[in-house]
Amino acid sequence: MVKNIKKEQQHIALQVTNLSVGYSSKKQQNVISKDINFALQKGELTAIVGVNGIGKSTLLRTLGNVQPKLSGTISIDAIEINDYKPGQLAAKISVVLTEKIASKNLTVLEVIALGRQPYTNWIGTLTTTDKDKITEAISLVQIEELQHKKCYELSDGQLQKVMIARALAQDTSIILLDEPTSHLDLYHKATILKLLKNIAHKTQKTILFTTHEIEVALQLCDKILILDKNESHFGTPQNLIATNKFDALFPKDTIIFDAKSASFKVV
Ligand SMILES: Nc1ncnc2c1ncn2[C@@H]1O[C@H](COP(=O)(O)OP(=O)(O)OP(=O)(O)O)[C@@H](O)[C@H]1O
Repeated sequence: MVKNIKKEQQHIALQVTNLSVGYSSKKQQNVISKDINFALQKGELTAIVGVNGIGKSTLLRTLGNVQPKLSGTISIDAIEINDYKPGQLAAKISVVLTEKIASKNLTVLEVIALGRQPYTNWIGTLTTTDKDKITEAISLVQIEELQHKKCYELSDGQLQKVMIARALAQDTSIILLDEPTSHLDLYHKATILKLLKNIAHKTQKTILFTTHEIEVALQLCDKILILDKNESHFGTPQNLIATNKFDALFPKDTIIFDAKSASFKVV
């Protein structure tokens, strides 16, 4: 038993303990979600789910060090994120946020090459290793035929893939994505999530993303974090279903969770 626990700890990529996230001004602190605890293993795909405005994006941005935490600890490979230098952190964790690409005038290849910025010199010269990582990322996401197109020529789904490829080119052990499947139809949602799962399992990267697609996440993710204001729940889909953790997600007079089919029904 002790041996197993030690083995699990060795494989922890990201650990979150008693974390509170939110916004603070000089006058007051606005806690959005507190007492968040979970540990992500290497090679796992995890979804953060929860109702609108509960703090999924706030949590993701906090984990990616885009905004400060209010309290608690976030550790990557057993080291507190505040103890990393910015360059070191960029080589450990990549963040794909919902904002659209700043310049759609760039080609797909140029956008993906930006993922190599933490490693290149100040004029951004790409080494053979950089070029290999870019080619590998393009091949993993299977967008070879898009690489010379301008980003404004792409559909939303194709753009989502490009952003995933950019994070892969950054070659970090942890990838955080904010709603990578928003605006996509069910087929493309499932395709992107299957792709993320394959990448996590094949490359041993730890991938964490926010989503409203709970039913798809239940089918494809290794773990799920159900975010709530005061008490969040983390575990395998099977465990969370068996312990009725989805029952209280939405008001029962409108939506109930059917454990048998692992799906939500409108009352
Ligand atoms: N920059 C900000 N300053 C202050 N409050 C903010 C800021 N950004 C978001 N919030 C607030 O934080 C809360 C959580 O927002 P967040 O976007 O993290 O939720 P979410 O779960 O991702 O929502 P959704 O599912 O609708 O995308 C909301 O009440 C929102 O108004």
